[in-house]
Amino acid sequence: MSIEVHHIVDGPPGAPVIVLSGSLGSTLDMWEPQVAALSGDFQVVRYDIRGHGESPVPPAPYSLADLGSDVLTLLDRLGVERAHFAGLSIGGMTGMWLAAHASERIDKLALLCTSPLLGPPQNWAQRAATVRAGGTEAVADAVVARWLTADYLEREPETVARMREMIATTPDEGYIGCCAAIEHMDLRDDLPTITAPTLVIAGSDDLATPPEHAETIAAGLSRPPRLEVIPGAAHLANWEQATLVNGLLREHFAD
Ligand SMILES: O=C(O)CC1=CCC(=O)O1
Repeated sequence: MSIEVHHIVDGPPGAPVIVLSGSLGSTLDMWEPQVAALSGDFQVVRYDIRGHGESPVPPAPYSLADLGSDVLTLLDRLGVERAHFAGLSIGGMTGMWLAAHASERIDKLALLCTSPLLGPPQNWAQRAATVRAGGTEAVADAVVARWLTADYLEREPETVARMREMIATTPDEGYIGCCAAIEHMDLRDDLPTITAPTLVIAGSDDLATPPEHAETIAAGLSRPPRLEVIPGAAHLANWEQATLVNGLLREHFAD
């Protein structure tokens, strides 16, 4: 069943809407570098995925259908018939689910640092077990080290500490619930049914969803997408290479 997620809207009322959906262990703050770049021409809707940030924390497990239905409920609450959607990682998985299962609500799609099948499944069960035992604090160092390049980790310790805090303060139950959604996800058969014009972005140094996963998405879509591999970016390409990513998003979502 869907829930009402915490969200923030920036940008002029009546402008085309872009919904931004983030990574496992993040809050809507991960989209900070996109707000100023997009909110002049678009209404930018950022939200905390279920079990994260200030959104409610239903009991785990969650499914991608749950995560997608939360977005449809959000659009209904905002009175938005159709929106563009940009999602990173589990946010991108949610975007693929929406574009396949609720195509009438999704205009253009941007899929960042994501995958249609992120195995092996036992890794996600193991990660959930680690969080069950030690809380999100127990995975925060490893996850933040995948979010950003080694160079950035060394250069920007204060920002890295902030990002780590985002992970470590994610509710355990919410994190575990989303691990289950990824564990049981296989979107490969959905890809050919997606008709939305799609931009696929990968980070050159992303160890979590390497560029080959973006290539799998591109090969599976029946409508050829634009595929871009961003240099000098790990998993949070939107953060570390914000100027490049913002340019691509602006171009893609422009009429
Ligand atoms: O936490 C990670 O390892 C990276 C990741 C995979 C799916 C997601 O949302 O984040």
